[in-house]
Amino acid sequence: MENTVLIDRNEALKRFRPISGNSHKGVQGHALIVGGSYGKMGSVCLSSKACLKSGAGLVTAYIPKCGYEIVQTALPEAMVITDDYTDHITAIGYKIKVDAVAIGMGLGHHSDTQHALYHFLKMTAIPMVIDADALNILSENKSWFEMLPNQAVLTPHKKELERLIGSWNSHDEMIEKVKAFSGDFDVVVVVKGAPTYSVYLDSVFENTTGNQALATAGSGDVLSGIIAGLLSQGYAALDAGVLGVYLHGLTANIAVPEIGHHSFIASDCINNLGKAFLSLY
Ligand SMILES: NC(=O)C1=CN([C@@H]2O[C@H](COP(=O)(O)OP(=O)(O)OC[C@H]3O[C@@H](n4cnc5c(N)ncnc54)[C@H](OP(=O)(O)O)[C@@H]3O)[C@@H](O)[C@H]2O)[C@@H](O)CC1
Ligand SMILES: Nc1ncnc2c1ncn2[C@@H]1O[C@H](COP(=O)(O)OP(=O)(O)O)[C@@H](O)[C@H]1O
Ligand SMILES: [Mg+2]
Repeated sequence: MENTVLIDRNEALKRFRPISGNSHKGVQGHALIVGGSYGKMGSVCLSSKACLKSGAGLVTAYIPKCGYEIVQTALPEAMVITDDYTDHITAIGYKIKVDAVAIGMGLGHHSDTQHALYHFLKMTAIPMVIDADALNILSENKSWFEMLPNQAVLTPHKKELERLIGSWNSHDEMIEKVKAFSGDFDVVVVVKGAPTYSVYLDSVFENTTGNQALATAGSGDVLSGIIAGLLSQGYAALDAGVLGVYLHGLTANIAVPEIGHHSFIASDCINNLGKAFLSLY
């Protein structure tokens, strides 16, 4: 499509910033990962770990009580704040200062959780990744789009996108609808698929990394954590989206010669993030 920028290594390099030698965790950014519900706590573990492995200095997971031991055990590097309720999130309150948020992974769509998302969006204007069930809740409450923070990064797969903007008849029509949505609400839309397109206003960026190994549970949860990690370090929303998608895809390109398409799982995506970052030096 005309005016689409292909995101290859050169384009990724234009956006990538190495970490300076005198950095410390306090300046690397604090990311909050909000998600999880009974049976879906793995999504928060994956997202939080990917966020830490993308350079965030601190990561706190905001989760329902049932996930406390799960997240603390799976990921000792992360801190945890629990909701008052056991199985799902009912209010999103915290006293810490955070630099970026990723919200929605495994969240579910209980009416209490919808209420919590409403108040969170109303009160929160920091860099934000909105994924999975947070997108689905927004789709059920389209008047809430107005509350989206400027330059929030939305990461829908095609079904989630259809719930947000309605259906399309061709690829070009989909892109035009996404551009219009981005302009209406000043958001970056990462349309996940093969390939993934990142859209902001009239600009479209087509990713060149990734393969079918990523067609596995939780790989999108990993992507939202990577983007939140970059946002927490001060990357601009579009750069975080474009670079995050590039690195996420690259993990699969790196891993597949050794592990193959069938056996790659979302944790392998995380395990290869280090090599993906190193390829940019
Ligand atoms: N370990 C954990 O804790 C995990 C927790 N997870 C959490 O689970 C929650 C539900 O997330 P979800 O994406 O599975 O549900 P949902 O939005 O209804 O989509 C399902 C339907 O949409 C379609 N579809 C899906 N992908 C598509 C694509 N790429 N391209 C096109 N279509 C696609 C497909 O529909 P079909 O094509 O069959 O019509 C499919 O049936 C969410 O909170 C997530 O974070 C998961 O991340 C897994 C690991
Ligand atoms: N065939 C494929 N080729 C390239 N990337 C893919 C392919 N299938 C899935 N992906 C990527 O994997 C991720 C899947 O995200 P998502 O559907 O949200 O998964 P989940 O909700 O299980 O975490 C997206 O980044 C998508 O682009
Ligand atoms: Mg998903």
